[in-house]
Amino acid sequence: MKEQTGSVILRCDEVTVDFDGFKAVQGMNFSLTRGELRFLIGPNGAGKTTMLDVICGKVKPAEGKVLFGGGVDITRKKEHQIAELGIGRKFQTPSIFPSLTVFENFEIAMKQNRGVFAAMRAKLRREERERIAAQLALVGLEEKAAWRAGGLSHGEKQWLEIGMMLLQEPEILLLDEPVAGMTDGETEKTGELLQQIRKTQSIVVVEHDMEFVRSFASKVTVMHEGKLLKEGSMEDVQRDNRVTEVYLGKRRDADASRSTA
Ligand SMILES: Nc1ncnc2c1ncn2[C@@H]1O[C@H](COP(=O)(O)OP(=O)(O)OP(=O)(O)O)[C@@H](O)[C@H]1O
Repeated sequence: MKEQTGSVILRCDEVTVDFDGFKAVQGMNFSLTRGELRFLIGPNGAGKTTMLDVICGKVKPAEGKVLFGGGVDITRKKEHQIAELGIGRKFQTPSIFPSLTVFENFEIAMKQNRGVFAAMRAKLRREERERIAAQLALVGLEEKAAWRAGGLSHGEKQWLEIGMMLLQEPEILLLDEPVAGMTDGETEKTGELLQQIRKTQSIVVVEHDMEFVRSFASKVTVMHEGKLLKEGSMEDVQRDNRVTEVYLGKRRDADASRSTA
Protein backbone atom coordinates (compact mmCIF):
# COMPACT_ATOMS: atom_id res chain seq x y z
CA MET A 1 0.00 0.00 0.00
CA LYS A 2 2.65 2.46 1.08
CA GLU A 3 4.69 2.29 -2.12
CA GLN A 4 1.53 3.10 -4.07
CA THR A 5 0.94 6.40 -2.27
CA GLY A 6 1.02 9.16 -4.85
CA SER A 7 -0.08 6.97 -7.76
CA VAL A 8 -3.28 7.89 -9.58
CA ILE A 9 -6.33 6.01 -8.29
CA LEU A 10 -9.03 7.88 -10.24
CA ARG A 11 -9.01 9.81 -13.47
CA CYS A 12 -11.89 11.62 -15.12
CA ASP A 13 -11.07 12.63 -18.69
CA GLU A 14 -13.09 15.30 -20.49
CA VAL A 15 -16.33 14.37 -18.73
CA THR A 16 -19.48 16.02 -20.05
CA VAL A 17 -22.94 15.48 -18.55
CA ASP A 18 -25.97 16.47 -20.53
CA PHE A 19 -29.36 16.73 -18.80
CA ASP A 20 -31.77 17.05 -21.73
CA GLY A 21 -29.63 19.62 -23.50
CA PHE A 22 -28.32 21.35 -20.35
CA LYS A 23 -24.63 20.65 -19.82
CA ALA A 24 -24.19 20.39 -16.05
CA VAL A 25 -20.56 19.30 -16.55
CA GLN A 26 -18.51 20.28 -19.59
CA GLY A 27 -15.19 18.63 -20.45
CA MET A 28 -14.15 18.22 -16.81
CA ASN A 29 -10.76 16.70 -16.02
CA PHE A 30 -10.11 15.41 -12.53
CA SER A 31 -7.38 13.22 -11.17
CA LEU A 32 -7.00 11.81 -7.65
CA THR A 33 -3.93 10.14 -6.15
CA ARG A 34 -3.87 7.43 -3.49
CA GLY A 35 -4.06 8.75 0.05
CA GLU A 36 -5.37 12.11 -1.06
CA LEU A 37 -8.05 14.14 0.70
CA ARG A 38 -9.35 16.38 -2.09
CA PHE A 39 -11.91 19.12 -1.68
CA LEU A 40 -14.21 19.95 -4.57
CA ILE A 41 -15.61 23.46 -4.20
CA GLY A 42 -17.48 26.01 -6.29
CA PRO A 43 -20.68 28.04 -6.25
CA ASN A 44 -24.15 26.48 -6.33
CA GLY A 45 -24.87 24.67 -9.55
CA ALA A 46 -21.18 24.39 -10.52
CA GLY A 47 -21.55 20.65 -11.16
CA LYS A 48 -19.79 19.29 -8.06
CA THR A 49 -22.47 16.81 -6.99
CA THR A 50 -22.95 15.76 -10.61
CA MET A 51 -19.23 14.89 -10.74
CA LEU A 52 -19.63 12.64 -7.67
CA ASP A 53 -22.69 11.11 -9.37
CA VAL A 54 -20.59 10.36 -12.46
CA ILE A 55 -17.78 8.77 -10.44
CA CYS A 56 -20.14 6.48 -8.50
CA GLY A 57 -22.09 5.59 -11.64
CA LYS A 58 -25.39 7.25 -10.69
CA VAL A 59 -25.17 9.53 -13.72
CA LYS A 60 -23.67 8.46 -17.05
CA PRO A 61 -21.62 11.05 -18.91
CA ALA A 62 -22.49 11.91 -22.51
CA GLU A 63 -18.79 12.21 -23.25
CA GLY A 64 -15.53 11.41 -21.54
CA LYS A 65 -14.15 8.60 -19.45
CA VAL A 66 -13.74 7.60 -15.81
CA LEU A 67 -10.80 5.33 -15.02
CA PHE A 68 -10.30 3.67 -11.64
CA GLY A 69 -7.28 2.02 -10.04
CA GLY A 70 -4.79 0.83 -12.57
CA GLY A 71 -6.94 2.13 -15.43
CA VAL A 72 -10.16 0.09 -15.22
CA ASP A 73 -12.76 1.89 -17.34
CA ILE A 74 -15.81 2.35 -15.09
CA THR A 75 -17.60 4.88 -17.30
CA ARG A 76 -20.35 2.45 -18.36
CA LYS A 77 -20.43 0.26 -15.26
CA LYS A 78 -23.50 0.06 -13.05
CA GLU A 79 -23.60 1.76 -9.65
CA HIS A 80 -23.42 -1.51 -7.68
CA GLN A 81 -20.50 -2.74 -9.78
CA ILE A 82 -18.59 0.46 -9.07
CA ALA A 83 -19.37 0.13 -5.35
CA GLU A 84 -18.05 -3.44 -5.43
CA LEU A 85 -14.89 -2.31 -7.17
CA GLY A 86 -14.23 0.01 -4.23
CA ILE A 87 -15.86 3.41 -4.62
CA GLY A 88 -18.17 4.31 -1.73
CA ARG A 89 -20.57 7.22 -1.82
CA LYS A 90 -22.10 9.00 1.13
CA PHE A 91 -25.03 11.30 0.49
CA GLN A 92 -26.02 14.31 2.59
CA THR A 93 -28.82 12.53 4.43
CA PRO A 94 -27.54 9.62 6.51
CA SER A 95 -28.87 6.21 5.49
CA ILE A 96 -28.72 4.43 8.80
CA PHE A 97 -31.24 2.24 10.62
CA PRO A 98 -32.48 4.57 13.41
CA SER A 99 -34.27 1.93 15.47
CA LEU A 100 -31.24 -0.37 15.63
CA THR A 101 -28.22 0.18 17.84
CA VAL A 102 -24.97 1.67 16.60
CA PHE A 103 -23.36 -1.78 16.86
CA GLU A 104 -26.20 -3.44 14.91
CA ASN A 105 -25.86 -0.82 12.17
CA PHE A 106 -22.19 -1.72 11.85
CA GLU A 107 -23.09 -5.40 11.87
CA ILE A 108 -25.45 -4.92 8.94
CA ALA A 109 -22.90 -2.85 7.03
CA MET A 110 -20.38 -5.63 7.48
CA LYS A 111 -22.71 -8.27 6.11
CA GLN A 112 -24.59 -6.13 3.64
CA ASN A 113 -24.53 -8.71 0.88
CA ARG A 114 -26.56 -11.07 3.09
CA GLY A 115 -29.51 -8.67 3.44
CA VAL A 116 -30.70 -6.98 6.65
CA PHE A 117 -32.47 -9.88 8.40
CA ALA A 118 -29.96 -12.53 7.42
CA ALA A 119 -27.23 -10.19 8.61
CA MET A 120 -28.94 -9.79 12.00
CA ARG A 121 -29.25 -13.57 12.43
CA ALA A 122 -25.77 -14.52 11.25
CA LYS A 123 -23.31 -14.79 14.10
CA LEU A 124 -20.28 -12.53 13.95
CA ARG A 125 -16.89 -14.14 13.72
CA ARG A 126 -14.23 -12.92 16.13
CA GLU A 127 -12.33 -11.00 13.45
CA GLU A 128 -15.56 -9.34 12.36
CA ARG A 129 -16.22 -8.19 15.94
CA GLU A 130 -12.69 -6.85 16.07
CA ARG A 131 -13.12 -4.94 12.83
CA ILE A 132 -16.33 -3.39 14.11
CA ALA A 133 -14.62 -2.46 17.38
CA ALA A 134 -11.79 -0.81 15.46
CA GLN A 135 -14.26 1.13 13.32
CA LEU A 136 -16.26 2.22 16.39
CA ALA A 137 -13.05 3.55 17.92
CA LEU A 138 -12.02 5.32 14.71
CA VAL A 139 -15.29 7.23 14.42
CA GLY A 140 -15.42 7.87 18.18
CA LEU A 141 -18.61 5.93 18.92
CA GLU A 142 -17.21 3.18 21.18
CA GLU A 143 -19.15 4.37 24.18
CA LYS A 144 -22.36 4.63 22.23
CA ALA A 145 -22.27 1.17 20.65
CA ALA A 146 -25.45 0.17 22.50
CA TRP A 147 -27.31 3.40 21.73
CA ARG A 148 -30.19 3.46 19.32
CA ALA A 149 -28.79 5.12 16.19
CA GLY A 150 -31.83 7.41 16.02
CA GLY A 151 -30.82 8.90 19.38
CA LEU A 152 -27.40 10.06 18.17
CA SER A 153 -26.60 13.69 17.43
CA HIS A 154 -26.51 14.83 13.81
CA GLY A 155 -22.71 14.68 13.75
CA GLU A 156 -22.61 11.24 15.34
CA LYS A 157 -25.05 9.92 12.73
CA GLN A 158 -22.71 11.15 9.99
CA TRP A 159 -19.74 9.42 11.67
CA LEU A 160 -21.77 6.25 12.06
CA GLU A 161 -22.48 6.26 8.35
CA ILE A 162 -18.84 6.95 7.50
CA GLY A 163 -17.87 4.03 9.75
CA MET A 164 -20.45 1.81 8.00
CA MET A 165 -18.98 2.79 4.63
CA LEU A 166 -15.48 1.96 5.82
CA LEU A 167 -16.55 -1.57 6.75
CA GLN A 168 -17.12 -2.13 3.04
CA GLU A 169 -13.42 -1.32 2.60
CA PRO A 170 -13.74 1.15 -0.28
CA GLU A 171 -10.56 2.50 -1.84
CA ILE A 172 -12.22 5.85 -2.53
CA LEU A 173 -14.82 7.61 -0.40
CA LEU A 174 -17.02 10.27 -1.98
CA LEU A 175 -18.59 12.61 0.57
CA ASP A 176 -21.17 15.29 -0.17
CA GLU A 177 -21.08 18.13 2.37
CA PRO A 178 -20.24 15.93 5.36
CA VAL A 179 -20.13 18.81 7.88
CA ALA A 180 -23.37 20.55 6.84
CA GLY A 181 -25.44 21.14 9.98
CA MET A 182 -22.65 20.12 12.35
CA THR A 183 -21.53 22.09 15.39
CA ASP A 184 -18.02 23.60 15.31
CA GLY A 185 -16.78 20.82 17.57
CA GLU A 186 -18.29 18.12 15.35
CA THR A 187 -16.83 19.80 12.25
CA GLU A 188 -13.37 19.79 13.78
CA LYS A 189 -13.70 16.13 14.75
CA THR A 190 -14.87 15.25 11.23
CA GLY A 191 -11.78 16.93 9.76
CA GLU A 192 -9.56 14.92 12.07
CA LEU A 193 -11.43 11.75 11.14
CA LEU A 194 -10.90 12.41 7.43
CA GLN A 195 -7.17 12.96 8.07
CA GLN A 196 -7.10 9.55 9.77
CA ILE A 197 -9.01 7.85 6.95
CA ARG A 198 -6.73 9.21 4.23
CA LYS A 199 -3.87 7.19 5.70
CA THR A 200 -5.49 4.11 4.16
CA GLN A 201 -8.04 5.45 1.64
CA SER A 202 -8.53 8.30 -0.82
CA ILE A 203 -11.32 10.81 -0.27
CA VAL A 204 -13.19 13.37 -2.38
CA VAL A 205 -15.26 15.89 -0.40
CA VAL A 206 -17.74 18.32 -1.95
CA GLU A 207 -17.88 21.20 0.48
CA HIS A 208 -19.28 24.70 0.96
CA ASP A 209 -17.85 25.36 4.43
CA MET A 210 -14.73 27.34 3.53
CA GLU A 211 -13.46 27.44 7.12
CA PHE A 212 -13.48 23.66 7.12
CA VAL A 213 -11.77 23.47 3.72
CA ARG A 214 -9.10 25.96 4.83
CA SER A 215 -8.36 23.91 7.94
CA PHE A 216 -8.09 20.49 6.35
CA ALA A 217 -7.40 20.79 2.61
CA SER A 218 -4.06 20.32 0.95
CA LYS A 219 -5.36 20.39 -2.62
CA VAL A 220 -8.58 22.01 -3.77
CA THR A 221 -10.42 21.72 -7.09
CA VAL A 222 -12.68 24.64 -8.00
CA MET A 223 -15.53 24.09 -10.45
CA HIS A 224 -17.61 26.78 -12.09
CA GLU A 225 -20.40 26.33 -14.65
CA GLY A 226 -19.52 22.67 -15.16
CA LYS A 227 -15.85 23.30 -15.79
CA LEU A 228 -12.57 23.19 -13.95
CA LEU A 229 -11.79 26.75 -12.89
CA LYS A 230 -8.70 26.24 -10.76
CA GLU A 231 -6.80 23.55 -8.92
CA GLY A 232 -4.10 23.90 -6.29
CA SER A 233 -3.47 24.65 -2.64
CA MET A 234 -6.06 26.71 -0.77
CA GLU A 235 -3.60 29.64 -0.85
CA ASP A 236 -3.26 29.38 -4.66
CA VAL A 237 -7.00 29.14 -5.08
CA GLN A 238 -7.73 32.09 -2.81
CA ARG A 239 -5.20 34.24 -4.67
CA ASP A 240 -6.83 33.54 -8.03
CA ASN A 241 -8.88 36.49 -9.27
CA ARG A 242 -11.31 34.33 -11.21
CA VAL A 243 -12.10 32.32 -8.07
CA THR A 244 -12.60 35.48 -6.03
CA GLU A 245 -14.89 36.83 -8.71
CA VAL A 246 -17.03 33.71 -8.77
CA TYR A 247 -17.41 33.73 -4.99
CA LEU A 248 -17.56 37.51 -4.51
CA GLY A 249 -20.10 37.79 -7.27
CA LYS A 250 -22.22 35.34 -5.37
CA ARG A 251 -21.76 37.24 -2.11
CA ARG A 252 -22.68 40.51 -3.80
CA ASP A 253 -25.89 38.93 -5.07
CA ALA A 254 -26.69 37.61 -1.60
CA ASP A 255 -25.97 41.01 -0.05
CA ALA A 256 -28.17 42.70 -2.61
CA SER A 257 -31.08 40.38 -1.96
CA ARG A 258 -30.62 40.84 1.81
CA SER A 259 -30.62 44.63 1.57
CA THR A 260 -33.73 44.68 -0.58
CA ALA A 261 -35.53 42.21 1.70
N1 LIG B 1 -31.10 15.39 -12.83
C1 LIG B 1 -30.93 16.65 -13.28
N2 LIG B 1 -31.64 17.13 -14.32
C2 LIG B 1 -31.46 18.38 -14.79
N3 LIG B 1 -30.58 19.25 -14.27
C3 LIG B 1 -29.85 18.84 -13.23
C4 LIG B 1 -29.98 17.52 -12.67
N4 LIG B 1 -29.11 17.40 -11.64
C5 LIG B 1 -28.47 18.60 -11.56
N5 LIG B 1 -28.91 19.45 -12.50
C6 LIG B 1 -28.43 20.82 -12.73
O1 LIG B 1 -27.05 20.73 -13.02
C7 LIG B 1 -26.36 21.82 -12.44
C8 LIG B 1 -25.25 21.30 -11.55
O2 LIG B 1 -25.82 20.72 -10.41
P1 LIG B 1 -24.97 20.12 -9.21
O3 LIG B 1 -25.94 19.63 -8.17
O4 LIG B 1 -23.99 19.17 -9.73
O5 LIG B 1 -24.21 21.42 -8.69
P2 LIG B 1 -23.38 21.60 -7.37
O6 LIG B 1 -22.12 22.27 -7.76
O7 LIG B 1 -23.28 20.34 -6.63
O8 LIG B 1 -24.31 22.64 -6.60
P3 LIG B 1 -24.66 22.76 -5.04
O9 LIG B 1 -23.42 23.30 -4.42
O10 LIG B 1 -25.78 23.75 -5.04
O11 LIG B 1 -25.05 21.41 -4.55
C9 LIG B 1 -27.38 22.67 -11.73
O12 LIG B 1 -27.76 23.72 -12.56
C10 LIG B 1 -28.54 21.70 -11.51
O13 LIG B 1 -29.76 22.39 -11.46
